[in-house]
Amino acid sequence: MTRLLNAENLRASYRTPDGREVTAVDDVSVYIDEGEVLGIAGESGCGKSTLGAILSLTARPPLFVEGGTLEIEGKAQELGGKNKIPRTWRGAVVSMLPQGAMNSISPTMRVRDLVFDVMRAHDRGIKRSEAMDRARDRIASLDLPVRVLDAYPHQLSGGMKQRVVTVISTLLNPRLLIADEPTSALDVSSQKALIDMLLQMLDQKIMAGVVFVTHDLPVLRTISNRIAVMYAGKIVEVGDAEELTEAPKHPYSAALLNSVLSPEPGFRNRRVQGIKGHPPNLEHPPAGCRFHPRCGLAMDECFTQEPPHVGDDLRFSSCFWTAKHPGESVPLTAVTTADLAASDPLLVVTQQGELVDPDVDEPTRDEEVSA
Ligand SMILES: Nc1ncnc2c1ncn2[C@@H]1O[C@H](COP(=O)(O)OP(=O)(O)OP(=O)(O)O)[C@@H](O)[C@H]1O
Repeated sequence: MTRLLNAENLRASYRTPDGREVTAVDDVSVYIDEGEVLGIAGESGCGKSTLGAILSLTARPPLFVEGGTLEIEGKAQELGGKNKIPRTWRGAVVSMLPQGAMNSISPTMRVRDLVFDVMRAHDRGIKRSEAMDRARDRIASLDLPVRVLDAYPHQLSGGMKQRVVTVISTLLNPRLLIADEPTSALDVSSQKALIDMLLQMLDQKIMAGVVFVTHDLPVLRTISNRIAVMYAGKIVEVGDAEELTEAPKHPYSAALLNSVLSPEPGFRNRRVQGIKGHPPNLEHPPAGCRFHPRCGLAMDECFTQEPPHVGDDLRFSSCFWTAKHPGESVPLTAVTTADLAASDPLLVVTQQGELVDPDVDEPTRDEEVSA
């Protein structure tokens, strides 16, 4: 496998107007091989988008990258401080597909104007006709209707808008595409169409790798080769997508899996339990393991000491429980029962994908009518 990106010791903080500092990515290292999709999972506020911004070199104040190294196809770049990123890296080497991109575009711009703007930002001399030819060929090669070029954003469905934005973000054939929650606002069939298109683009070598950011583990399991789970600004577990979702080694990954609502085979009929509490405020993260206040398996050392890194780059979990249980995956029931407050309902996903509480009898037709 050829290494496409190697990112080491990334650290970035937001500086608030009143001078506070929130470290949203804290000493994170990840790599991605050529042809690979790396999924980044975690709840809202865990630092996924911030990591995406660092990797795509799109961090802007109030976010400041404080340090780390990015190596893409053997070319290394120090981040933070006075280090200057080569202009050519943005868009051409790494490209960002940001959350809700198409919704922030002026409604008076047609898709073709957007295409021209993106291409011209990287090549001042490009002619409109050249840019259009390139876009037309690309759109056709991905089996999309070429007439989308003449459309205004509001004339496209949500799914088509997202596919078009993806095509535009990759017109410069970036080596790496960072896609931040690209499917979260889409219905299931549009999600599938976008995922199929991304895989087709990888196949056609339009880009060489994708970092796919989402809180949606079933989506990640479908598209990713490997998954990195983030919690409170750190990566807590990395592994092969299937292995990690079937046999998580970190209690947070297990808790995330337990909070998933999905009718997919691997997830069906699990007892669904939201994770109690919230990710911490990153201005003052908890001491020791950052997940310990919410963890059903926390031990004394988790309260005070940094968890050990157990495993290798390919498969690791940063956790005392993992260290004490080599080769074992986290028992999902242990995480759930420890997390349960007496009043929390236990829910089950039925074969039809509906969420039901098995302890509550379905109301009879008569009760429904009288209620
Ligand atoms: N402008 C900001 N100023 C201060 N703190 C911020 C700012 N933007 C984000 N943060 C903090 O940085 C942390 C990480 O945010 P980030 O958006 O990267 O998380 P995320 O996992 O991508 O969540 P989401 O899925 O909601 O985007 C959060 O704790 C958040 O409160």
